[in-house]
Amino acid sequence: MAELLVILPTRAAVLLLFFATVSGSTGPGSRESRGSSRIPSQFSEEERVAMKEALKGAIRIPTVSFSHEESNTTALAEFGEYIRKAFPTVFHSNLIQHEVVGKYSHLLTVRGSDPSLQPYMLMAHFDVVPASEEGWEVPPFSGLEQNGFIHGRGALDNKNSVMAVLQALELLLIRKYSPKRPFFIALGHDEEVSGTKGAQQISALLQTRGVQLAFLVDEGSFILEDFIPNLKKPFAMISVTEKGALDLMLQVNMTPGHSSAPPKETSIGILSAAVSRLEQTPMPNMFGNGPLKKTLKLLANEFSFPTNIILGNLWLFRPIVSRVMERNPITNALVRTTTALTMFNAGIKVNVIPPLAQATVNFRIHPSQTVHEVVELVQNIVADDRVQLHVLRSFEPLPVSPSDDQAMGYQLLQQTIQSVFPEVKIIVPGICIGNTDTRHYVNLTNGLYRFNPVFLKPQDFSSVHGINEKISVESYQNQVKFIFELIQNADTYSKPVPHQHEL
Ligand SMILES: CCCCCCCC/C=C\CCCCCCCC(=O)N[C@@H](CC(C)C)C(=O)O
Ligand SMILES: [Zn+2]
Ligand SMILES: [Zn+2]
Repeated sequence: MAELLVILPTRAAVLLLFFATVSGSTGPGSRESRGSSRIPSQFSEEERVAMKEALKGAIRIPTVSFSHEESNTTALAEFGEYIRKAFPTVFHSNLIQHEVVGKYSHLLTVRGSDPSLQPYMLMAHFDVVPASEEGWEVPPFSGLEQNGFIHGRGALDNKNSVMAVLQALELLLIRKYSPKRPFFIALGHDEEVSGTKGAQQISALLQTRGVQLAFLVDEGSFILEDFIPNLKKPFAMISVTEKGALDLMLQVNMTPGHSSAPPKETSIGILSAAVSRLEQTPMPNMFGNGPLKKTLKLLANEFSFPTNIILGNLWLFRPIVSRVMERNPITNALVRTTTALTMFNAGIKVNVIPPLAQATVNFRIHPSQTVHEVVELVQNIVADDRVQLHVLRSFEPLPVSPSDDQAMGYQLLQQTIQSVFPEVKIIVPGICIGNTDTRHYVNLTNGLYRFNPVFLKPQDFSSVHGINEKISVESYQNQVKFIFELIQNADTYSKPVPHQHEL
């Protein structure tokens, strides 16, 4: 920390100088560069091959986060070397300042030719969850291509995004594109274990520099297919909020003794009953609050009779819809705070009355509840003073980012989806049921959007953190195309004139 404070003023000065020296530079930003004229997103066969080979190489580096304390630091460092070699134009451009933050994360500051425009940020992470070879069709760190798919841990979560962002920028710079609007690229190395060393440090650094972002884009949602029965068409869901989280440890202490003369209840029995009550008593259904109403209203027109009428008239059919949503684990997660019993430890020997029993419960908090409210609900459900509650970690749900026609980030994503994926006719705001690094950036912008331009089916969702994670070569190339277009769209964006309301 002390080191950070000492170097910050120097870095801030370098950055100011960097933003102030737009004219007179050489290379891609020089006078002979193409400026901000539109460059078509067409790539040669050679470039397409290079793109997919670069992603395969990234997957082969086992950048595993095992826990807060343990990660493969050799691989994290190797990944840093790898991206420098894979994208030489990016890392040698004098339009771009590259900094390593928190030892392994990367922050790229891309100068815009018009520094008066507010910058935005593209985010992704390159650490991955562990993967043993069991159950995989190909080894998880092989990056093998089979039947048009690139296989491996990180193919969807989230090396695809890291590589696509850098790849798109590399291709733009090779074509002498000079961005007009400044932007940042933040690549985290510890998202899978909370992002405190990567994203949180990058955010702190940007805050000391007084940066305010127009918006940011991170992982957390997709173009969804087959997630809703009777809705055959794919729809793009841009998550505008994210659930909060609470890890609660429940603990019961008892005096140990000989198992031949057991007490009426043991710590294990008391704790089991408590966690069972929690599992059997779901948190209240919060359907009707938050952005889900708008999501369903926009989806309503895509259904046939009578679903279209039901979803279009939630004022009347709310109880039915909320009950239907409870039936499936994913839609259930959208309507309430979820309760997952994830760890249970107790007992030391078969003939000893257990002194201590501990269970950990992972709650994902609905955007219209708070950590405090959930802890109170838990106390009431457990209703046993012998069970102690310890908050291990918690954070509130994230604010809801705007999705109206004045919301630049949302509109740019929408516009880019429409041009790159013309077959996707439905675009809706949504809730991210998992957590992302975006929560570390709430002080920098109110435009936090989570969207990966990749088609996802329920079975693909299971492969994320599961087995046989893969991305099709075509999907990955479209992801590069999407970023290539998004960067250019950000340079030509102009806010629509607000509607005049009659008095
Ligand atoms: C009516 C609409 C249907 C909506 C269906 C929604 C389908 C869900 C699709 C995608 C959700 C992806 C969520 C991915 C983000 C999760 C990343 C992650 O695992 N983060 C960790 C972070 C933790 C701090 C370590 C987590 O546990 O959440
Ligand atoms: Zn992820
Ligand atoms: Zn993940």
